[in-house]
Amino acid sequence: MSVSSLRKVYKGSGRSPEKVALHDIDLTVPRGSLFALLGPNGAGKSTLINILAGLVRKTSGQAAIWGYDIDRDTRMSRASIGVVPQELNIDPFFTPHELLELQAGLYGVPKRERRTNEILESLGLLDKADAYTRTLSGGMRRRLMVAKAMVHAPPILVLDEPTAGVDIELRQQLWSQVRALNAAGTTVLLTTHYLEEAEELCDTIAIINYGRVIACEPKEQLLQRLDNKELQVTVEGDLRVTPPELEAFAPELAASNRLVFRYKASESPVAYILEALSRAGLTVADLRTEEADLEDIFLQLTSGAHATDDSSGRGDVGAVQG
Ligand SMILES: Nc1ncnc2c1ncn2[C@@H]1O[C@H](COP(=O)(O)OP(=O)(O)OP(=O)(O)O)[C@@H](O)[C@H]1O
Repeated sequence: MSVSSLRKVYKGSGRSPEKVALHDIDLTVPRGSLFALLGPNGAGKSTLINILAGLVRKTSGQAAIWGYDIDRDTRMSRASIGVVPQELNIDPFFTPHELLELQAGLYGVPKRERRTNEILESLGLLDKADAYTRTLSGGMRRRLMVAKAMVHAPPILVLDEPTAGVDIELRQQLWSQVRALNAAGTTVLLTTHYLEEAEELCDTIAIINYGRVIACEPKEQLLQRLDNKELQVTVEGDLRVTPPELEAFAPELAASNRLVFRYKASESPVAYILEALSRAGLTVADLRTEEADLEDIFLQLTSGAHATDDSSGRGDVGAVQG
């Protein structure tokens, strides 16, 4: 799936000014990936996926799904994508089986090609196939939404904030279903404002902020961008000043028995630090290292963007949770 120079301007009305939700963005979601579109509220994530889903009209630029241009090959591009919206809008008086059959009908899937039971099974819902939807738990309803998006066997599944407001246990459950769908060959694009979700679940991460893509790369590569590491050393006894043997490493004396060394991971100085500690006659009681995580990267990439680019007052970077 790819977009290029994709722009969306929402027209102003009354006293609200027009809003540029996407500033000519370029983005490619590789086939087979489990891709996170990460960004704070108001960043433009829903706008982007609603354009792909055919629910919002782009202002300019191109978008292609599974290689099909959304303007020229509308039918094929729609057939190639399944979208799971944020809201749980399921008719409570149908059973899961009936709902999937109805949805398949809407997509024109011939009866003999329908895979209703197979889909219900893959999402752990087969034993609820004939239960009224109103009797299903919140987690089951979420999975039913995913099942609905799969009836026309789209190669790409898009999930808009799949775990917003979902409890931790349910989140884990949903993650493993999404992983399984991806392992079975479905390309998955999900939007999230949970850093943890992108870090745990996805192999590729794009960060979007104020309608601009500010990073897009494999997760490991993104995490390596910040080369910073930290070594915290707790020593036996009390220190009043940094011993001269350690000065070259410029540690912070964080407590009377704790030194914090900050260094570039690529420089691997730990052996030298330990040697210097021993030369200084210090006995190490405890050691801990910390690496930069996605939150550090996110903050580094988004810092400064706030004042210059937002006219809506939304999109608070602080809304991102680690
Ligand atoms: N129909 C609309 N009319 C005017 N402005 C809109 C409309 N929909 C969205 N916007 C604005 O466009 C910007 C991007 O919104 P969008 O919903 O795409 O962000 P998001 O990243 O999906 O955020 P959220 O997580 O809150 O859904 C926001 O500033 C939003 O206020």
